[in-house]
Amino acid sequence: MSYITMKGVSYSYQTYQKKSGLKANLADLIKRHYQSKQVLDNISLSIKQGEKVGLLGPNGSGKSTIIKLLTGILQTTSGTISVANNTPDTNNADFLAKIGVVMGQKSQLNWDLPAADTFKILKSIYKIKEADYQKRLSKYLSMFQLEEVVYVPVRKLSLGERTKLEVIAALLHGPELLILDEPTIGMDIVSQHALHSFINEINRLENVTILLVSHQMADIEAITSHLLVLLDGHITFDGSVHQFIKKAQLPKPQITITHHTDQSPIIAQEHTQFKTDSMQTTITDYEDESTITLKLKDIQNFQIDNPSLEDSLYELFKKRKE
Ligand SMILES: Nc1ncnc2c1ncn2[C@@H]1O[C@H](COP(=O)(O)OP(=O)(O)OP(=O)(O)O)[C@@H](O)[C@H]1O
Repeated sequence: MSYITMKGVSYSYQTYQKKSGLKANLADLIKRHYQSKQVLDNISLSIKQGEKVGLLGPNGSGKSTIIKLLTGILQTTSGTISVANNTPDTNNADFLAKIGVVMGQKSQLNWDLPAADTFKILKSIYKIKEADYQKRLSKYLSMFQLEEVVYVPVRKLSLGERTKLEVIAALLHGPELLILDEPTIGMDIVSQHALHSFINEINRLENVTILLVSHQMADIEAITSHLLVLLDGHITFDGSVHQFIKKAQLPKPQITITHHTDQSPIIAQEHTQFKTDSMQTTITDYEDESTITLKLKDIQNFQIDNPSLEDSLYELFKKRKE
């Protein structure tokens, strides 16, 4: 059964066109000119409970707008949205209790207070039971190894520590859905890995549905299994990462063999083309039924370069700009 459903959703922003010059400013006071900009056009999608979904798209494609619609900050121009059997609404406390949001660019932790103090405020806002609060807090702090830094004012912490505490803040009330918008911006690779494992673990242990928006392919590849690609206000792809790479029809994986001598280690081949240059042989073309027989003793290294998610996205976004 679907946990998040968007049916025929469109969204347009209304922007006020301010002209320059005194005369135009005075005219604006009498009659304002608005322009409508359609950002989402007839979007339909479905996400199951417990899924880990990545939302990808170039800058300005409408990812944050989708998140604002799913959390009830914005209302659709047309179409319907259901999240956990609710129409998203920021005035509905029961709905808000079901979601947790982490915005990489915005903080819900008070800069001057230790995170422990903000957590107590959140406990009271969300009316979290003492036992649940203590259980979740100690579990999450220990998973991230943040037991000590939680008592240090947030402004003194590293970006990685702050982001991890932001994720804990979003999970303290036990949401069913965790939305992460660019969570790893500026984080080093060790902190990124810690965040990936934490999110995967929370999903595995508590079946929290994950919706991740990120330009970092490492985040998408480490966390998500279901990919949505947004382009020019439309969902242009809805499926697995593997299917997306396959659909992009990139060149075949390149196979390179490095050998100990100038002599190629290929002793037999069928339906294959290759070239040998000094101590390296590259398979330049092959079919599904191609075979090669290699003299293993002569091989120093055998490398297969598969097309990556990043390559596939680059091809898609590049075509759009052309
Ligand atoms: N409040 C607003 N008023 C008018 N236009 C807006 C408003 N907010 C966003 N837009 C426009 O809507 C489009 C989509 O913006 P949105 O922030 O959803 O994109 P995004 O995919 O999240 O981009 P990014 O990857 O850069 O964060 C952009 O062209 C943006 O200029």
